[in-house]
Amino acid sequence: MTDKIQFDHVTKIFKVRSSDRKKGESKEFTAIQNVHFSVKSGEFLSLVGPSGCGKSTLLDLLGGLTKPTSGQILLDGKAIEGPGLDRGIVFQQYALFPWKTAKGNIEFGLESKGIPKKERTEIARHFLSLVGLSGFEDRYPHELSGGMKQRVAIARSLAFDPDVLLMDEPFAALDAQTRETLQTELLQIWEQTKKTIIFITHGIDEAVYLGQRVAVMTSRPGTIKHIIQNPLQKSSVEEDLRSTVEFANARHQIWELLREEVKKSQNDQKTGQSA
Ligand SMILES: Nc1ncnc2c1ncn2[C@@H]1O[C@H](COP(=O)(O)OP(=O)(O)OP(=O)(O)O)[C@@H](O)[C@H]1O
Repeated sequence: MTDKIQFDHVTKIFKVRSSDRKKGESKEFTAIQNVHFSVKSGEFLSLVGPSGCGKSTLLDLLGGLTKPTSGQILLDGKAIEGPGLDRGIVFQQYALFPWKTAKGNIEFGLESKGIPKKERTEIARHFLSLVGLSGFEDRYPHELSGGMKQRVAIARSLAFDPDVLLMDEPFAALDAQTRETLQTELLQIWEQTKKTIIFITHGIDEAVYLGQRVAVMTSRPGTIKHIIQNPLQKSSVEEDLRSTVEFANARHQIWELLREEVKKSQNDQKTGQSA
C-alpha cells in the first residue's frame, strides 16, 4: 500500500486575543506541534487524544479548511492547498438542509458537480441503501432519528466518491446502541468502498473497534505520541470483536498511553492554560 496522506512536521499556531495585554493585541497559541505521520491508501486510522489537544485542528488542516503554520500535508504526494471533493468530511452535527428530503440532501451536492438529474437520483438511492435507509428517501431531517440523520450525512459524503473520508466524532451525539450499530455499519461500508478513513474520537473502545491503527495524541500542543497497530482482525465484523481478549489488551494499551495526557490536559484547563 502506498502513502495516501502524509503529515510532514506540521505545526499550527493560532493568533488569539490576549486578555492581559493592551486592547487589540494578540498572542500566539500553538494547537498542534510537529505532527508527523502517514496513512496508507485504503487504511482506517482512528485518532484519540485528550480534549483540546488539536484533533479537530488536524482534521481541518487535512480538509483544507485551514493552513499549517509550518510543515506540509501531502495527499497523493501533492501539498493540500484547500478543500476538495477528493476529501469528504462528516462532523458530529449532521449539517443537513432541513428543507430537503434525505434524497434531496444528497442530490443537492451532486448538482454542483454537474451530474444529470436522473443519475443524481440513482446515486442518492444507491448510497441511502448502502447506509440502510432504503424506504426513507423522502423523509425530511426532522422526520429522522439522530442515527438516521448521521447515516444521511455519511451517504452524502460517500456520494461524492471521495478517496478519503474524514470523520470528526460523527457518532458522539448518538445513544450507545445506535453508536455501536453505526460503528459496525461503517466497518462494512469501509470494506465495500475501500476508502481511506481518518476517524477522530474521544472513545477508546470506538477507536479500537474501528481503527486498523490507533494514533494517540499528547495533550496540547498536540503531537502524535504513539501509533499502535491494532491486533483486531476486521475481516469478519459479524463476530463480537468487543468481547475478545485482543480488544481488552488494545484498550488497556491505549489507556496507558492516554492517562497521563488526559491528566495534563485537565490540569491545564484548571490553571487556565488552554484557550
Ligand atoms: N480558530 C481558532 N483560534 C484560536 N484557537 C483555536 C482555534 N481553533 C482551535 N483553537 C484552539 O486549539 C486547541 C485545539 O482545538 P481542537 O478543537 O483542535 O481540539 P480537539 O482535540 O478537537 O478538542 P475536543 O476534543 O475538545 O473537541 C484548543 O485549545 C482550541 O481552543
